Amino acid sequence: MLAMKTPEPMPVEVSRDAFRNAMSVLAAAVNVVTTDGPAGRAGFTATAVCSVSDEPPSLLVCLNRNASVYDTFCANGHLCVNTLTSGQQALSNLFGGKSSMQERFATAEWSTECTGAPLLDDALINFDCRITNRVAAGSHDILICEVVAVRQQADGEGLVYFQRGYCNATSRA
Ligand SMILES: NC(=O)C1=CN([C@@H]2O[C@H](COP(=O)(O)OP(=O)(O)OC[C@H]3O[C@@H](n4cnc5c(N)ncnc54)[C@H](O)[C@@H]3O)[C@@H](O)[C@H]2O)C=CC1
Ligand SMILES: Cc1cc2nc3c(=O)[nH]c(=O)nc-3n(C[C@H](O)[C@H](O)[C@H](O)COP(=O)(O)O)c2cc1C
Repeated sequence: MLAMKTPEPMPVEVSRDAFRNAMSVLAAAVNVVTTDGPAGRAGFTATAVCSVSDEPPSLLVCLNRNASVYDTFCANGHLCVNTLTSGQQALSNLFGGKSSMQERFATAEWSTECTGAPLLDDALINFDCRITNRVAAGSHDILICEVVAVRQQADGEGLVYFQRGYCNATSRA
């Protein structure tokens, strides 16, 4: 009779650094996510954005609960995902840094559509959204967002974050 071999124990923990190093090679589009309303205007840079469903059209944004903008997004209840072009690295650094909201918004042109969230002029695309659900997951909240308007303006190269730096996404020839 064959003896059953005891399986090797599975590794139980991946360190924060190991996880971040691994995540650094998942290339991602760069977005500036904005809101405005009774709680005020706010925005931050986000790569943790992805499509959820097309009926209803919806996407998700992962927002750190310790971010300075967290309360403002929750209170306003709507947001715009502004996907950046290759020429907008400086804006990504500004909205991903520690500057005031006034400084973040001062260097670009904005308009509004349905929700009142600021749409970045010259973005690759703008998704104007209502936040329909919030799910806590570790340090972040997953914001489930129904897309109520889409505005496509620029026909340029996309901005991609990869290995802790920026590269350009060009259209196929
Ligand atoms: N999802 C997030 O909250 C992200 C936060 N960041 C923040 O931007 C700064 C610079 O980031 P990097 O230059 O890429 O170097 P890094 O070593 O801090 O991050 C490498 C990768 O790990 C992931 N990551 C980083 N922080 C995370 C977090 N708190 N929760 C979940 N995933 C996270 C992202 O995919 C990131 O590209 C850091 O302060 C980082 O926390 C950057 C990317 C995503
Ligand atoms: C390239 C890049 C991507 C980021 N992606 C996210 C993200 O998906 N979710 C998030 O909560 N923070 C993300 N951040 C961090 C926020 O942009 C950052 O916490 C915020 O703008 C500055 O923090 P503060 O407003 O709390 O001072 C990212 C930062 C960078 C530079």
